[in-house]
Amino acid sequence: MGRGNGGKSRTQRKHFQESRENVWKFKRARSDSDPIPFTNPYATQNLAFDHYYKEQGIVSSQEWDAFVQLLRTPLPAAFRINSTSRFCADIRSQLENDFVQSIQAEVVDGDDTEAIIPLPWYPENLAWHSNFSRKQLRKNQTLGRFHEFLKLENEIGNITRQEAVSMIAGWLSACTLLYELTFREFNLCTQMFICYTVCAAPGSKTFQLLEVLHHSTKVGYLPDGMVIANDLDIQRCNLLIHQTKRMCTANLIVTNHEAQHFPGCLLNKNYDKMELDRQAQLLFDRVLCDVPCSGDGTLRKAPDLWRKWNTGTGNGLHNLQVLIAMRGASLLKVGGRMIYSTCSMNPIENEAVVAELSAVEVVGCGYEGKTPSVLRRCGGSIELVDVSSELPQLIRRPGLKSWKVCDKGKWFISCKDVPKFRRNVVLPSMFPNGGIYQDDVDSNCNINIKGDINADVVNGHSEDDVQAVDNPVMHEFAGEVSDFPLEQCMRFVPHDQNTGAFFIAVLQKVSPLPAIQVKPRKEVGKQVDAANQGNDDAQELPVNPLKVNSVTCGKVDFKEAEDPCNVENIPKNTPGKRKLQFQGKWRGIDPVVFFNDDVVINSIKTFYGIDDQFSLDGHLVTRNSDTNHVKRIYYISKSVKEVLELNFSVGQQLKITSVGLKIFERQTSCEGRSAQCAFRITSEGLPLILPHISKQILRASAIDFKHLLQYRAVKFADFVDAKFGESAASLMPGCCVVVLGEGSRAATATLQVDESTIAIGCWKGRASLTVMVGALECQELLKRLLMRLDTVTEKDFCMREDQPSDIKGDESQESNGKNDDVKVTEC
Ligand SMILES: C[S@+](CC[C@H](N)C(=O)[O-])C[C@H]1O[C@@H](n2cnc3c(N)ncnc32)[C@H](O)[C@@H]1O
Repeated sequence: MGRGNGGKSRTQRKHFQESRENVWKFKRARSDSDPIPFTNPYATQNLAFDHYYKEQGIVSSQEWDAFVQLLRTPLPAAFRINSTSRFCADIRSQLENDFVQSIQAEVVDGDDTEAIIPLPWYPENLAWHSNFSRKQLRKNQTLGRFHEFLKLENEIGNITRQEAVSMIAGWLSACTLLYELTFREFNLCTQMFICYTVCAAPGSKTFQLLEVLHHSTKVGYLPDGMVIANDLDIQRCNLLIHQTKRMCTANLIVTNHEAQHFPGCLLNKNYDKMELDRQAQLLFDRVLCDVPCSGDGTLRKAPDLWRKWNTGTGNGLHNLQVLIAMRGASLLKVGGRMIYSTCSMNPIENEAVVAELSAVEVVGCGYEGKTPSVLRRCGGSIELVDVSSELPQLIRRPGLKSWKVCDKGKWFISCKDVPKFRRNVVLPSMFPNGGIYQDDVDSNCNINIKGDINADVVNGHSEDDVQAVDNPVMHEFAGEVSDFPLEQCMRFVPHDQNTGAFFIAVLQKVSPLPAIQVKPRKEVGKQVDAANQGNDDAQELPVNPLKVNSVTCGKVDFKEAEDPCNVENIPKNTPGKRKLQFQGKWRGIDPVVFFNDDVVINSIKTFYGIDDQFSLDGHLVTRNSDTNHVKRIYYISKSVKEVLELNFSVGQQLKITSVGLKIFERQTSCEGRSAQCAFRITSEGLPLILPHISKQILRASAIDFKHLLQYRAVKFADFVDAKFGESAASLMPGCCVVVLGEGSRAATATLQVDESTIAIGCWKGRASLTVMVGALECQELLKRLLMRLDTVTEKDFCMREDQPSDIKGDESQESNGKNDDVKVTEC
């Protein structure tokens, strides 16, 4: 869904770049003498819009007023609780038992409207909808506490603000993608699914997918499946990385490709597959194709779209959408499922794309006596899945079977009506029954696919300079009717359940795609070799011009990066801040290198007492091959490891901007140098590794744990439980883990870790313990701890409420108050 900037046209790029934030803020004239009159820049009226959608019949004429009326009102705020958060249950209970009643009583006293409610179709009361817009939440004082709660929990990562319809797509995707159409609850996923989210940034649906993937996994273990999330825009990839970082997942690869040219990572047929006990091509079990779109389903959130709306935007995106969906279908395994979705209401971007993708059509082209059999793109290999009986509480409408195409104010009901000079723009695939233009069929009956994404409808013209010209065609003829079961697509309209608008189709690949020769008119991208852009089912493509690296991944001879980091190495707009990485395969992106330095790995293993169940072998990667300068080490799941190995074998076709979970980070202080192990465990990595370590662990009583969070650094002598202080003093200097437990009395018992375990990374210095968790996280932990431990007497907490006399922390250490990246300062 959403607005893309990959479609090349200026209009598309412009739309994409424009911010969607604060769009309900009206601008004032600059001064009294300002010649520009005060106008409402977001007039929620557009005649072309009204005319177009009335004609397309997306809602009945009786409903029209209610439909547009709601489109003109701001979208209510909605959010989701992150089900993998350790405080998930606490937050849900706070909402159910505190906010629901208090807000109802204070704000909507006497009114029947429910102020905040869980979305009935989302499982386990994890998704919520408020009847207030974000602006109301910000401005209304009574709602202040609730707004603060949302802000803090969102920042910490316990909740995600997300539009309800986007959640529908995410949840449907998660259900249909990960589970065998089990919609009612989170379920154990036993299979190893490889999912691909095609245009994934900012990542809310990818987050949902990962959430479901991780949901049933025991603490300290990883799910079998994995997700590859791709986006064309590198800055938006950053957003996605930031968003998904909160999942602490080792099962994600973020890539940066044009989705229509996503590499297939097909091994050269000369590659000795017998030696490989793994896949020879990157194919996916599930694909989420949430394509760039005109986004008019988000009008309630982005009212500036009213002013800009025109028919050309949707028409101009259609071909890109088909190409992206086709590439997704081609990378899908037979038996696999794909979701096609947009946040547009336009049938040209929705049903037309689905029909082009899936309908089998035998077209008698009728031109010059030739009647070639032309299959629409996938020749019946892709089928629509009927999910109409699923999620019954979710109100949806069937997809349209009939629509027309409007170009520059002229309506067409069939491609046969399109004049020659508009055929580069109005494509046959836009019509319900598709078709071909005679000049697209060469003498061998091959089809040349028309319609560059630079088509002139979006070439800088404002299409709806055209003000709904009354065109006789549209009244005289009904549109074509597709005989393909497009009613199985799902449309979500605002006035059904007070949301934005959305479109979703669930598709299944039932057989390999046919080897149709399609020749794009123009070469649209040069990122990946031609062999990798084709139909990956049709044949094993013989030539892979990218050099196949004969060495194993761990020994690839890369020149090293300057400053290795998954995220930070993405080129930024701050030249000079850090040197760009040019040595890897992908300019500006650091190479991914398997970390195999036995000396370092053994020192880590020994220092923390990591058990053999937690395999480090082949599961560690860095973005720097010079092991002396590696700063961060990332943990990858088995599934991610296999994809990386394949990627190495095919000469690194994947442009990877982020992979795995940051688990260890080099400590750069003088204290760090004196420590036996140069690497500390990161906050993100702690939940995964905690059940597998047996050394450098302390268990603190509630009061000492609370003091650590409060003061951030506590001298050994100042702990309430003297034995705990002694245990801390006896640890090896360096990183350690403090688990909220029963104090030193339980220190010798085996550590039992589950979802409710609360632990933090600390630094054991010469005289004190220092917390290595950001200030915000400490604050949240403290709050949750107090709420959870309300059985602990108040006296316990009051005992040493004052800061101990001389707490300063170790001389060489300080927290910068920022998340886990708290550094021990350099001497
Ligand atoms: C807003 S939507 C995606 C929303 C996303 N699925 C989510 O749930 O958060 C469109 C995204 O498509 C990306 N995009 C546009 N053209 C693309 C292309 N040709 N290939 C890959 N991504 C593209 C844009 O950068 C944008 O992030």
